[in-house]
Amino acid sequence: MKAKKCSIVLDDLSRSTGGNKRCWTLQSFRSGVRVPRWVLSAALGALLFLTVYHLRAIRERDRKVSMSAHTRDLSAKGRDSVEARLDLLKAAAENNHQDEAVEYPVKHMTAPDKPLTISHGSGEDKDEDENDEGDLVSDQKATKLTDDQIRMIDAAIDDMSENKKNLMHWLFEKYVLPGSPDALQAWSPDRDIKERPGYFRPGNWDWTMTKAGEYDPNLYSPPFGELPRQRFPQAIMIGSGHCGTRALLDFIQMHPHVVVAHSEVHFFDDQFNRGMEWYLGQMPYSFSNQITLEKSPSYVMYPNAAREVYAMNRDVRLLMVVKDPVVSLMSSFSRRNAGKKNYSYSFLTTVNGTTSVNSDLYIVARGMFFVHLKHWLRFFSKSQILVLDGGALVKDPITQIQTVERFLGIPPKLTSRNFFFNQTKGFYCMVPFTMRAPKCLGVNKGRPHVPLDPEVKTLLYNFYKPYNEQLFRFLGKRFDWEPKDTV
Ligand SMILES: Nc1ncnc2c1ncn2[C@@H]1O[C@H](COP(=O)(O)OS(=O)(=O)O)[C@@H](OP(=O)(O)O)[C@H]1O
Repeated sequence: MKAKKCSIVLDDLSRSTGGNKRCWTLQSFRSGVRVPRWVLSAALGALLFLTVYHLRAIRERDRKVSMSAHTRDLSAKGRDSVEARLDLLKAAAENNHQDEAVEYPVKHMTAPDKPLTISHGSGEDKDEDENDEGDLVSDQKATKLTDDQIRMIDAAIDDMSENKKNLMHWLFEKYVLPGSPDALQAWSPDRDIKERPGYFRPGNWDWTMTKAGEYDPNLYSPPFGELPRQRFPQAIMIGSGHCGTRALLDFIQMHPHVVVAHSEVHFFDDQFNRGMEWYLGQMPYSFSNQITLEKSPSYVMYPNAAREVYAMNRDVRLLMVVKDPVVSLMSSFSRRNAGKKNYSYSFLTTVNGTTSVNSDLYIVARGMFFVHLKHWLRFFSKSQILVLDGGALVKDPITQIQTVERFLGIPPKLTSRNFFFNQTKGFYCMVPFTMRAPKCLGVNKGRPHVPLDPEVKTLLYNFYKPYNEQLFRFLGKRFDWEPKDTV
């Protein structure tokens, strides 16, 4: 027997059965219009979706209302209301760790004169390229809040707009409360240092939030209502070691639109088997109007790295600092032989009585810049790669950094005001927008080089000349890499 076609008869009151099928019917109209069952299912589905959506919207509205009630409560009770403050902190913290963008106070915030107990470390850097540990907050010492601190926080809070208050509360909880002896006692030394209360590392969530809060709003404001998150780099400094990469990284990270990975990640040359998620985890937190930059100066020497970077982001911008290769080689050689009275030129090799430069050595091959760059040009266009002369970076950092700003497509912000020449160090140092003290590169950068015998110098310059010429032809310009008296 042929089964009855299943449909809805709008003027039939009964639930009818036909063959082995069961069909629902509705009584609404007299017309007897037939509505297929899938239409009814779709309508029910849409109704369900709208209901859930509406309920979520109500919940979200309530959450925001309760946040502002907390803020009002705080203002009403004034500075003595520790309880109200803690409530707000908790609410802010809970809301903060959600992925969604919350109505968060980032639009008009500026730093109070004294930003709580947050410290970024001061004076000269450690050699960040070799030491990967982050700076710690407050000297790592647990201190109970003093009356002065409380007064300072309250004064800062009183002095702020509603939006800024939320941020300060959050900072208070993040940096001041965790520094209390109780919180520190609860932390066990077996745990990852990064989980330690008060741990504060450039580039992490807290750092990015704090730094954003310290800029003058005319200089930088994160997009309203946005929270920072980790992103794959849009720019990578792929080379070259001992050419001034740290200087370039530190200089450009003064720019509020740039956030940099704290240490060299070496993902594409060394850590690739850890996977992309791990790589993402190494990236600093950023807002969407910032560029994430990573520097691992040996990438350039790994052809596979070019392919993998391309697979990650074919629009990535690549920065490469090069330098007179003899000077760069001597930088590396001098660091290895620092303090030694006797050293041999290990980058030379003698075969059958003839001495030549050993191009099999990493420190020698590194200076054959165009040999490495060629691999990257298989994947990236010339316009995606900015090659800078590290010598020019030493002499005139401002011009070089402004070139980088244009290359990265970020607004011009860095000026001569951000640099000063330090006579003692013999190099330019930085005056970041957000720091209270100027900052020079670490003691490992800019050290005197060991002397070089004239014949060896000639050998080296002759060796590198053809590679240099290749690079100059490609760039369409020359760098001042003629033999120098001191290298
Ligand atoms: N402003 C400023 N201050 C200090 N040092 C500066 C600066 N600008 C460039 N340089 C030069 O940077 C050289 C070190 O290069 P890198 O940072 O690429 O080296 S590393 O491979 O990351 O270790 C380093 O080489 P050495 O002089 O041999 O130490 C410096 O010449």
